[in-house]
Amino acid sequence: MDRKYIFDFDSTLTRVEALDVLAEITLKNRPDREEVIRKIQEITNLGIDGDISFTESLEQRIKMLNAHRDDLPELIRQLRDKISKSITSNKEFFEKHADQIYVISAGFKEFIIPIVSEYNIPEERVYANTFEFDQEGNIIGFDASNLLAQHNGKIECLRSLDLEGQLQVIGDGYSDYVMREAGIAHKFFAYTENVHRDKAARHADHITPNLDEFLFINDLPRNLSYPKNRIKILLLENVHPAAFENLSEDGFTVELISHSLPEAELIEKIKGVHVLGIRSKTQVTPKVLDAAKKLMVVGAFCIGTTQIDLDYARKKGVVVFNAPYSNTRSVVELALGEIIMLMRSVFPRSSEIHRGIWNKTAANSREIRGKNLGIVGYGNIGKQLSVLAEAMGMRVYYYDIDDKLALGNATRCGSLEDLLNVSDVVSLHVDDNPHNRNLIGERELHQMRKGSYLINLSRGFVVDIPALKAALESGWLAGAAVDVYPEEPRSNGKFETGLQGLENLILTPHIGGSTEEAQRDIADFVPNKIMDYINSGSTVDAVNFPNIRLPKQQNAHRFLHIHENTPGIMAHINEILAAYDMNITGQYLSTDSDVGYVITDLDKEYNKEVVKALKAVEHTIKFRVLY
Ligand SMILES: NC(=O)c1ccc[n+]([C@@H]2O[C@H](COP(=O)([O-])OP(=O)(O)OC[C@H]3O[C@@H](n4cnc5c(N)ncnc54)[C@H](O)[C@@H]3O)[C@@H](O)[C@H]2O)c1
Ligand SMILES: O=C(O)CC[C@@H](O)C(=O)O
Repeated sequence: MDRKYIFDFDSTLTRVEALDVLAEITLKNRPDREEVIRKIQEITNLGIDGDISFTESLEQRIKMLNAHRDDLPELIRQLRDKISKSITSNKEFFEKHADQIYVISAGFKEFIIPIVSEYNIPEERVYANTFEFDQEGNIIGFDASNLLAQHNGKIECLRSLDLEGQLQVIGDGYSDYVMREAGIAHKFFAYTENVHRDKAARHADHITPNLDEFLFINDLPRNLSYPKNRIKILLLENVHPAAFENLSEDGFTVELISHSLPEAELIEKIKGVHVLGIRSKTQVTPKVLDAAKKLMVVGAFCIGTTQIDLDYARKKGVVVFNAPYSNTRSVVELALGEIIMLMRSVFPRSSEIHRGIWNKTAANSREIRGKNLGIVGYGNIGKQLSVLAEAMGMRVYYYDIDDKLALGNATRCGSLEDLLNVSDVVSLHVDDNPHNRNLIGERELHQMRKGSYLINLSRGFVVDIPALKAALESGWLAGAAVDVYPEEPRSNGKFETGLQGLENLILTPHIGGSTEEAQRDIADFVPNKIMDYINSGSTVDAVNFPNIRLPKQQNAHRFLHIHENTPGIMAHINEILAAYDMNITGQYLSTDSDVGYVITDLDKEYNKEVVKALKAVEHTIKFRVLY
């Protein structure tokens, strides 16, 4: 079909309104600068939305600008850096369709032409206003006879061009829409990459959050095979708002829900979701994964991943990432604080005084200096606790099922029993492997010293709760701190545990990793992994998937193929690529016992049939054309 594409300039091809930028330049040294700029922006918006006549808006702004011809090179320099992101990444479209592209703008040719000429749009297809200068070069007005200086000038301008074919207008403002309303253009695309104007969006045939979406709808050549705004991300469990910002800024469509969802609700919700973000409460079960036909990635915004069926996810081609270190320090600081609070009996003294009892006593109050700390699980958290506790004067013992290098003066114990026998305080930091269920039961509690303390900030199921209760009630243990429970609620509210009401027992609601710092760090770490995978195919640090680190390619196509790891499958894939005469510029393969992940970079236009053929390869789990 013969089509013509009519682009607006300000806030469409560029991220800004050029006259606002000019104002920033010309008013740089004025004390009332902020106020004048605000006023100019207000007038710009009134003009764009059609609330005052365009000529009036232009006249008022030019007067306030106080600009000179010499300001224009700086304006052009700044505009070059402010081309809309998806316009820059789709330069190829402008090159290939140059003959069909027009710019109709109420801006000024003096700055539009130098910018769009770099996108292959020649001067003769730019329709815009021109400035009027006085003899000293001051900008004193504009050519008022130009159609584009007048109210609804875009309509008259487009009419006068008398173009053939289907005319599609792409712009952010109501003044772009009116060309469609007047029946001269056939379609209006409200362009919202830089600004969302309700009035334009309400009337649009399509809302297009970026050029990728526009090109996708029209099946035109584009940088991304699938626009990012079509990728839906669901973030559960109150993840830090920065995660939402990071992912939305990259162009994805993100929905936030503050709590976790039970299986049945998640099964419904996940049907159209491509990326799921969770913390420790959401169970990603086989049933959920079966319903998640579009799911590509699960991001665990925490350390633990046993809430996700990792094996099943891998078999479904769903990659899982977590944040292995972001909250390590937060857990360690809480553990240290609790060791001190327990050994000084701070909580009993505090609750007494809340009840009006003054009980100044040194009974059951000891320093941590010189005491034995036993760390079970000498991983990221265990090791960091070892260093800090030793710095505070404790003697550190540790036990781990794996061989672990002792840090500082820590002493390795050959068995859990040895560690329990020797410790004044035992702190649990084992991973969330189901084999660790009831690792500390009645027998182990009695292997601990009488009058010692237990801290559990790992997982609730690691400690047998009735046995712990009995050990505290009998006085065998002098105190404990518990942050995690075998059953935890999905959202904040009522909670019951058999441990409530016991003396010198600190209970916290799974907040070991809940600090501003940790959550902020996770909100960068996990979205970066998600974006790397979606944008480039990289699976570095995935917890359930063959790891591949990839360079981003320019001027190439990238195919991602996830398949069951069966003999001959790679040969089959490459036979298909050869049959379609594809030139492979790079191929990366990583496999584990079940799954193979191969990425192929190709250097030329491809026949769409090759995609069908690759998808049809037996044992294919997922296939994606990245760009
Ligand atoms: N309370 C919270 O908010 C919070 C925050 C972060 C992490 N965690 C939990 O803390 C735990 C530790 O986290 P990490 O980052 O240090 O994990 P990690 O994987 O780095 O370390 C765990 C260590 O435990 C060892 N281990 C496993 N089973 C063991 C056993 N039976 N006996 C002895 N050693 C054993 C492993 O070999 C490993 O060295 C995890 O369970 C994690 O989910 C809780
Ligand atoms: O913050 C959470 O929801 C979980 C914290 C912790 O248990 C983890 O696994 O990182």
